[in-house]
Amino acid sequence: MYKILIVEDESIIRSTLARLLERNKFQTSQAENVDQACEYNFDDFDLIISDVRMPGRLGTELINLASNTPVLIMTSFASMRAAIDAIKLGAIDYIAKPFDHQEMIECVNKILQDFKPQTISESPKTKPSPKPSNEFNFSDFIGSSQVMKTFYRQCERVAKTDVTILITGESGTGKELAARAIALHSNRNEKPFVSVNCAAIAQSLIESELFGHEKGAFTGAVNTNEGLILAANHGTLFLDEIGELPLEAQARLLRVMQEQEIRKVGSSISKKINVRFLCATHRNLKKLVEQGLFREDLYYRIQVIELHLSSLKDRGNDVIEIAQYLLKKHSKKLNILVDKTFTTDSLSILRQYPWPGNVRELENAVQRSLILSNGVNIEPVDLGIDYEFSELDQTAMDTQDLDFSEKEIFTQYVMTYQNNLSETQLAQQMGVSRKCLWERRQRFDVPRNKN
Ligand SMILES: Nc1ncnc2c1ncn2[C@@H]1O[C@H](COP(=O)(O)OP(=O)(O)OP(=O)(O)O)[C@@H](O)[C@H]1O
Repeated sequence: MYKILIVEDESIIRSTLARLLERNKFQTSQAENVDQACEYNFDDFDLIISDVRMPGRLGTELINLASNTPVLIMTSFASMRAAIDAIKLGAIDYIAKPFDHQEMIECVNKILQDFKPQTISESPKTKPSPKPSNEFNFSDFIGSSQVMKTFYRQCERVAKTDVTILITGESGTGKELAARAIALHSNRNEKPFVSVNCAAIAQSLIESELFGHEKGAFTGAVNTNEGLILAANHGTLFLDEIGELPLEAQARLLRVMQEQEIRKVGSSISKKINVRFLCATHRNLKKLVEQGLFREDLYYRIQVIELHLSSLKDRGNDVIEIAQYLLKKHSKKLNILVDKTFTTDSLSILRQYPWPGNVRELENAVQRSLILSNGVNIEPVDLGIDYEFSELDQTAMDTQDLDFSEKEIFTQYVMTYQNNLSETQLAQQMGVSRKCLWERRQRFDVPRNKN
């Protein structure tokens, strides 16, 4: 039987909720505030349902205090703001008070189903609702770590709204995949999804590419161009690497977002549009704002909701799940007829390696191993990962700050090889994209050797 801890200062709400849950075959415990809740062992519970504002500490503090147990937040301020804040802090979901009894039970069942899929059917009454309306099928995303489950849930909550979302995370963590999944589960799923990589378009062309231009607007504008924003009309525009957008284009984009109106370069006529914006960046936009490289007003406009994708190394066993999935996927694609498997040593290396290029780097390694391995077994050597690299990192991980060890290893690796390799070769040898290598150079302050 599932155990649920209710943390609520208003005794009527607390006892009503307890009765409702118990009628549905859940076992409950109650606490009046966060301090009282802390007297319990959180690991004994399958779910915590907590109010936010209570005497003493905020209910959202439980999200960190009970790191292994999902926390469902109840907020009497049905405002989006309080809910967003709770979700940002890592709450599994939120529910507005006064809550509808049916909605509460469905929500609880859904959370428990996601966290304990193998036992949800223990009691017929606790079966999740068969209603698919708010099911978020994230089938392209592999990984069942708690951080990813929380991420899926957050995506589910925001997909149907029209708010602008900022997706953050290192290169290769799946930001574009997330944007596509959100668009797919939005009410605009039948309309265009346009993806623009702001880092890949020359700065001189970015305005005309995004906003369009009239014929003759500038030298070389031989034809009228409708622009990518208009191409996404009624649908979704995904602005990847928005931190790379030049300041002038940022000002123009802000106007478009605020007014939902667009004016082509060289035109005096504005046109009404209806576009939902999803943005992504691997950069710290707040820092860019402080440095005067990103407009503060645009920053606040796009980070209405911020969803963060964890680095692969912080997702525990997801790396193995994803590797096995990619092995199947690419075996099929490469038409490999035998069922290849990772040896125990390979699995151990997959788990230890810090994956600076995240899932993209893992995908490269899996593809390479399928091609290089002889027979059914995929040995460590086939993965093309530098073992010393991974062993060194493991030792470092055991003893010191992770970021520091990663920086040290990256710097050492680049310094050793960069004199004899081009950037492309160096990236290939590390099993990451050139973009990822460039980002790491920036992050760890390891500039290119100009010679
Ligand atoms: N959880 C996951 N499960 C399976 N495949 C994944 C997962 N996350 C990412 N991928 C795959 O990894 C690759 C990189 O993902 P994606 O392009 O979405 O990352 P990104 O964060 O947008 O990277 P960048 O910032 O470099 O553009 C894609 O092929 C994507 O399908």
